[in-house]
Amino acid sequence: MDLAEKAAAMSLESKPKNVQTKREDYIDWKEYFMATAFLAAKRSKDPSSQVGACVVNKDNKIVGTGYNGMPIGCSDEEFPWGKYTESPLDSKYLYVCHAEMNAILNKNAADVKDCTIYVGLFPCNECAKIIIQSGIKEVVYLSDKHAHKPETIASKRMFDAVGIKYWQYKPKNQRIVIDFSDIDWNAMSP
Ligand SMILES: Nc1ccn([C@H]2C[C@H](O)[C@@H](COP(=O)(O)O)O2)c(=O)n1
Ligand SMILES: [Zn+2]
Repeated sequence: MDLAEKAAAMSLESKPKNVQTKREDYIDWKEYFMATAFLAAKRSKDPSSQVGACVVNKDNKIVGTGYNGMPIGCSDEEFPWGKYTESPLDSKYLYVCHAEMNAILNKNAADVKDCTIYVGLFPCNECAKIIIQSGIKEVVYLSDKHAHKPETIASKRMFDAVGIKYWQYKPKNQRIVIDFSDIDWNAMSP
């Protein structure tokens, strides 16, 4: 063993044993915020589309979440959830509050200026107006399945006019599993 090899061996010996390194399969911020939007969507009573939204400030703090649902006080049992009805008064569309609107109104901060909104579906024109008026500066969406509809085209026209950045989130993982037994398997037993 030459001098350099001896020095290297000694430095290895002096290192503490059993040092753990950080886990590498944690979710990143964007995954966390989009997943939070999707978790909020699980609260929706809409039988056909469950949409969630999550508003995040510049410090990566969540300042509001929301999902599509009936206005407070308008019973989920009494108001309609249908889509194709003879009278528009009998379908959900005239009543339901969109996820984006709820996330913004549910804010737990003074305002949502310069925030980013994560949302499952590209915002409609009505939500686009609320997003603009609230001072949100960025929209991250997962699906743009209504891209051809006038509502979506109008939203993009408004976002472009005011310089709101919007981009599609491409998930790294199709699924993020929440397993309550992760922290303690025993806590699951009766
Ligand atoms: N960006 C969006 C788009 C739609 N929603 C809500 C509004 C309705 O509850 C539902 C759409 O119903 P569908 O026509 O797919 O049966 O999603 C929203 O909250 N945010
Ligand atoms: Zn909307």
